[in-house]
Amino acid sequence: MRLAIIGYGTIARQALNVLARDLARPLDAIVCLARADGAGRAQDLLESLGAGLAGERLVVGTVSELLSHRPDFVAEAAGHKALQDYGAPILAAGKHLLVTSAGALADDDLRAGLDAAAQQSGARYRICPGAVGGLDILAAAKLSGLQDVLYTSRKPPKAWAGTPAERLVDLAALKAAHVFYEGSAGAAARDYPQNANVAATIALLGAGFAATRVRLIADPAVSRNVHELSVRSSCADFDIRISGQPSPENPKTSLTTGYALANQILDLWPHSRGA
Ligand SMILES: NC(=O)C1=CN([C@@H]2O[C@H](COP(=O)(O)OP(=O)(O)OC[C@H]3O[C@@H](n4cnc5c(N)ncnc54)[C@H](O)[C@@H]3O)[C@@H](O)[C@H]2O)C=CC1
Ligand SMILES: O=C([O-])CC(=O)C(=O)O
Repeated sequence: MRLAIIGYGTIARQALNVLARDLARPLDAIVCLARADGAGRAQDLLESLGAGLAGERLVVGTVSELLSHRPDFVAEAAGHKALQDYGAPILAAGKHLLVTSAGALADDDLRAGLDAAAQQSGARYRICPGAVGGLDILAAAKLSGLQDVLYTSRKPPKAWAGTPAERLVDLAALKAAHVFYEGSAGAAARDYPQNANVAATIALLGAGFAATRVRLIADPAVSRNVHELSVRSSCADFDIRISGQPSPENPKTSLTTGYALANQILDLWPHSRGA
C-alpha cells in the first residue's frame, strides 16, 4: 500500500496519526507533497509517526515527483489552491484522489477540468465528508426531489478570524450570536475557503451551489463548531446537528475532519483496518 498526501497540517497530522495507530500493517510508502517553505515540517511529521505508519517516508516538492513514487491514490488536505494546482495532473495520471477542500469545486472551470482528466484516465475523485455527516440520506433524498436545503455553520468568533467576517462584524466584541452571511453555497465556498467546505460538500451531493442555502454564524456562547443540515424533500424531511470539537491547532477545522479522512483512506484498501 502506497499513500500520497498533500498537506502536512491539522487534518493531515490527525489522519496520519490514526493510520499509524490503526493500520493492520504499515504502509509500504507514504509520500507527502510539501511547499518549499514546509518541507522540514512535513519531514518532521512523517518521522514523528515512526515505522508504524510506513516503511518509506518521503517528502517531495512537485506533483510529478509525487507521481513518480507510484502511489495507489492521493489524499488532499491542503486547501483550495492545492486542488487547483494538482488535482487535474493527478487524475490525468490515473490516480484516484480524495478531496478535503471541496469548496474549490464551486469553481465550474476547476470542476470541468477535474471531470475531463478523470474521464480520460478512468481515475475518480471522491469528496471526503469532512466535518459533516448525513450525506447518504441527502444523496438519496436528491433522487426523490429536494425542496429546500439549508446548512448552518455556527462557530466561536475566533474561528472566523482572518475571513471576510472580520469586515462585517467586530468578532472580539460580540456578546451574542451574529449571522454574518446568508446566501448561496457557491459564494460561501468562494469567500470562506477554510470554513465553508462543508457547505460545498452538501451542495455537490444535494441541490447544487446556487440552490443550497447557507448561514454562517459567529457565536460567543459556543465552544464547538456546530453544523446543522435541514432538508425538505419528497421522500423525507430531516434535521441533522453535529457539535464538533474544534481542532486544538486550528479552530476553523473540526476535529472530525482528520478522522473522516483516515476513515476514507482505510475504506479504499481492503483489509487495511486493524482490530
Ligand atoms: N471538508 C471539510 O469538512 C473541511 C475541509 N477543510 C479543508 O482542508 C484544508 C486544510 O485544513 P487544515 O489541515 O486544518 O489546515 P492547516 O492550515 O492546518 O494545514 C494545511 C497544510 O497544507 C499545506 N499546504 C497549503 N497549500 C499547499 C500546497 N499548495 N501544496 C502543498 N501543501 C500545501 C500547508 O503548508 C499546511 O501544512 C482547508 O484549507 C480546507 O480547504 C478544512 C476543514 C474542514
Ligand atoms: O471543520 C469544520 O468545522 C468545517 C470547515 O471548516 C469547512 O467546512 O471548511
